[in-house]
Parts: sequence; structure tokens; C-alpha cells
Amino acid sequence: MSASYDVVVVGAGPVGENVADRAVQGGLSAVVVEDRLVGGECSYWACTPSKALLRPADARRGAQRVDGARQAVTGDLDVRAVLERRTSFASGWDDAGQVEWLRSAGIDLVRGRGRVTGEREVTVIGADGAEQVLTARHAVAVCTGTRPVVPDVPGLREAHPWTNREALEASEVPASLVVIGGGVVACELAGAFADLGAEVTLLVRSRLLGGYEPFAGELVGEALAERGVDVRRGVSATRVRVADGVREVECDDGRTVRAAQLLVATGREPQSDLGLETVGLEGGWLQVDETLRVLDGAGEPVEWLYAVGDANHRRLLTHQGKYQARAAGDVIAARAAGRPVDDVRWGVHAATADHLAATQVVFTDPQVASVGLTAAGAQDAGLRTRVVDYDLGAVAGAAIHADGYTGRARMVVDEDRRVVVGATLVGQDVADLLHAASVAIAGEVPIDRLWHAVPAFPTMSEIWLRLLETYGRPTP
Ligand SMILES: Cc1cc2nc3c(=O)[nH]c(=O)nc-3n(C[C@H](O)[C@H](O)[C@H](O)COP(=O)(O)OP(=O)(O)OC[C@H]3O[C@@H](n4cnc5c(N)ncnc54)[C@H](O)[C@@H]3O)c2cc1C
Ligand SMILES: NC(=O)c1ccc[n+]([C@@H]2O[C@H](COP(=O)([O-])OP(=O)(O)OC[C@H]3O[C@@H](n4cnc5c(N)ncnc54)[C@H](O)[C@@H]3O)[C@@H](O)[C@H]2O)c1
Repeated sequence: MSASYDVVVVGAGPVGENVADRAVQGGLSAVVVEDRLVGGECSYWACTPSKALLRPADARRGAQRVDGARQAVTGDLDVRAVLERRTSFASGWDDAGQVEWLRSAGIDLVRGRGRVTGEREVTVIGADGAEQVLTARHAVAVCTGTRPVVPDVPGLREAHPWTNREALEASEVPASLVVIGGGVVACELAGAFADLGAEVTLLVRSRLLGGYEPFAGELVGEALAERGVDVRRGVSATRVRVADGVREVECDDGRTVRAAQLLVATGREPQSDLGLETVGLEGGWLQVDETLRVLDGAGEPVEWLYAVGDANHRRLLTHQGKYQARAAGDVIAARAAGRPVDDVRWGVHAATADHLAATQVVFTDPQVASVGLTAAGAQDAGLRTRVVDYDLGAVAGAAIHADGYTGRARMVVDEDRRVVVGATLVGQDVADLLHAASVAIAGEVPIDRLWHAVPAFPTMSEIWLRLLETYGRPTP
């Protein structure tokens, strides 16, 4: 069997869906190839179920931090109800709804594993072994995402540890859990399972939430410890054994931790083992240009091949991947029609924000919301910066939001251009404060103009006024 389309997308995660959607809206035909569930890692084993799992305990703590409401919230979490709510947000691991969305958007679906078998050609092997050859008149987009990495610790694989996938499908909460890793997945899921009643030990090789402002990992670590998580920093697992169903993890500090279950959260690897060598390319993380075209060994873009989302390793985040997808789908349509390509910095076809204004919210408690460059990142980029910090708990809106509110905010200013280039907020419910900073950074709004963006009283957004006051009023 064979079929021809304008665009062939491999991988129907959030990113592949959006590349196809923009291409179809640009007047092209598109097919997506998927070998698991339409919706990808994000919908079933990552973003959505993890946030659904975290939310009930956050809501309960939110009420407990407000005197008067606290007295009304006295019971424990209903673990069964929490897991059922998580399952409903994962659509019961059934992709019928997303398949219907594809149909309504005019995108075809071919189920099976896709491989690149020639220039502009993808061969799909279905679950029944049947092959289908898909030819792309204009572009093939690799949107195959990532899988979890399991490090080479003796005995670890044999212990069948959970990765994010098993953890987010769990139908029971283990009595005890050892989490290996100190990144976003480790911090979010350690908190989630501790809230659900597991005794959690977190083995962190270096520091928590490396890559963020250092105070983020410090505040999150303190809060996890307060909730009973045993956070061990500077500790690595050296050997794992299973004895009578108990996992025993030997560590390089000489101690052994025993637990009913193990969760590995040590990063991701690409799923680009797609036969790219047939077109002279290597697999691994796929390097791309600003319009998401794959670069060949000589650094030149391959005219017909795109890599979008996690597959290109620019930002392993759903919303940044979907942002890239909008640019990629549109530029594929523009190139197909011979229309101009707008790939200058901040152009409609360039994923500039990946470098300068990428956003992320870590859904721990406290949450960590960040956009753009950290203080260290701005220095590494050679900018002359000024860093302004403020105690988020000292803002009236935060004090009203929760008794004893603890948090911190940082703004990084490029002193030469007098624009904000980075911001980080750590505190309860800061996620939705982030977008103001994203607009300021992507818009390169002069800092003097920001004084005219007046946050309402008494909201937590007054943190922006406090940061400006700390920075100093402009002098005419
Ligand atoms: C636990 C966890 C929580 C997360 N939480 C968040 C969050 O809150 N917010 C956020 O922004 N990001 C979060 N992320 C990151 C987010 O999940 C990814 O950035 C996002 O899923 C990337 O989307 P994608 O479409 O590029 O890849 P994926 O979602 O991985 O989708 C890729 C798809 O391609 C398919 N595929 C792969 N190879 C082939 C092939 N050869 N043939 C056919 N199909 C193939 C896969 O089956 C999959 O469906 C989280 C990640 C984890 C692990
Ligand atoms: N809320 C969100 O936006 C969200 C939530 C979860 C995940 N994500 C995304 O998913 C991606 C993957 O997250 P992650 O936490 O798996 O990866 P990560 O890269 O964020 O963290 C990996 C952690 O594992 C540690 N590590 C690596 N190898 C190790 C080893 N051999 N032994 C011990 N520790 C080791 C690292 O030091 C680090 O602490 C992230 O880039 C993140 O952006 C986003």
C-alpha cells in the first residue's frame, strides 16, 4: 500500500498534531503516523496526568494555609478519588477523543511505527506487520519525542523500576518509594507520591532543579523535606537488589535504602532511531535551524526534513514544542506555495522564544515559574546584567493568599538595553503570574515603560511593582 501527502508527520504527540494542523490550515494535505496513542507522552504519561495527580493535595494545602478555611479541611486525601481523577485526565489511556480531533481537523492518521526509507519517504509497519509507504510532496516532520533514560546502575534494570510511564499509570500507591534523580520529574513525582502517603526518599546526584535559579531547588527541597520526603543530596545509587519483593538501593555514601518501589527520573533520550542513515543523517538529538529544518553533517538544512518538539532537544516542553510546531507548519506551507519565509529574529517562522523567552512551570509546592535567562545564563551569554530579588511573602496579595506565605522572585535586567531578560518566581500558586514576565521579555518592553503596567491591589502581581521599586525609578 502507498499514499502521497503534502506533509508526513511521524509522531502524533502534541507537537506532531500541531505541525499537521498548521500545514492543513495552510492549504496542504497531511498525515500523522503514531505507534502508541494519539496525544503522545504529554497526554497519557507526562504533563496532564502528573498535574492531575498533584492538584488535589495542592488544593488541600491551599485551604489549610488560610485560617478559617483550615478548620473546614480536616480529613485525609481520598487516594482512590485522586487516582480516578488522574485516570480521567489521561482519558483512561484511550485516544478516541484525540483521533476524533484529528479527523475534524482534516488530518489523516496511520497507526504503526514510521521509518524514513528514502528522501521524502516514510514506511510504516503496522501492529499486524503490514507495510505502508507514505510519500511527502513537500515535507517530512519528525516529532517523535523522547523516552526515559534508565542509567547503567548494576541491578537497576533487573529491578524493573518505574519510569514516569508506570508511575503515572499506577493503580496503587506504594508504601515506600525511592526516587533517583533531582530534576523536574523527580521533584514533581516525589511530592505527588509523598502526598498520597508513600514514604519517599529522593536520591539527588548534585543539586535539585539544576538549570534553574539556585534558590528554586533550595526552596523546593526544604518544602519536600517538611512534607516528610527524605532528600539526600550528593548521593548516587551504586547497586540495586530485589529481596523478597523489596528494592534495596546501595548508595555511594555507604547507606542502603529499602523501598517497595523505585522510580527512575534521570532525564530523557530521543526516539529518532528512524532509519535516518538511509538519507545520510545520524539519529540522536536532531539539530535544526530556526525554522526547524534538520541540519546535515555540514550544518546545512535538509530542504524537506523537519524535527520539531522534544526530538530537537531545544526545549523539552509541550508548550515550546507546540510553539515550534506552529512555526514549522506555517513555514512548510509558505515554502510549498513559494511565499516569503519570515525567519528573522522574532519572525513568524522562527522559534526565537526557545532561546530568549522559553517559559516553564514546575508544579511542585512551592511552584517554580521561570522565563528567559537565569542570572548565570545571562552572564554566560555575555550580557551586562543587574539582578533584582524580592521576598514574595512581603507582597500584600501573597500574605492574603496564604498565611505565612513563603516565596521569592528574581528579575534579570540587561543593563545595556534596559529590558528584562529573565524572571523566576518561586511560591504557592505563582504559575499564572508568569505570563506578565513572558510578555515583557518577548516584547522587549523597556523597563521604564513597565512602570506604566500597574498591577492591581492586592494581587500577587504586585511583585512586579516591588521588583521595579527595588531596581529604581527612572530619572528623566
Ligand atoms: C512526567 C513528565 C511530566 C511533564 N510535564 C510537563 C508539563 O507539565 N509541561 C510541559 O510543558 N512539559 C511537560 N513534560 C514534557 C512533555 O511531556 C514533552 O515536552 C512533550 O510531550 C513533547 O511533545 P512531543 O510531541 O515532542 O513528543 P511526545 O509527547 O513524546 O510524542 C511523540 C509521539 O511520537 C510517537 N512516536 C515516536 N517514534 C515513533 C515512530 N517511529 N513512529 C510512530 N510514532 C512514533 C510516540 O509514540 C509519541 O506518541 C513532562 C514530561 C514528563 C516525562
Ligand atoms: N512541569 C514541567 O514543565 C515538566 C515536568 C516534568 C518534566 N518536564 C520536562 O521533561 C524533561 C525531563 O525531565 P527529567 O526530570 O526526567 O530530566 P532532567 O534533565 O530535568 O533531570 C534529570 C535529573 O537526573 C539526574 N541524573 C541524570 N543522570 C543520572 C544518573 N545516572 N544518576 C543519578 N541522577 C542522574 C540529573 O542530575 C538531574 O537531576 C525536562 O527537561 C523537563 O523540561 C517538564
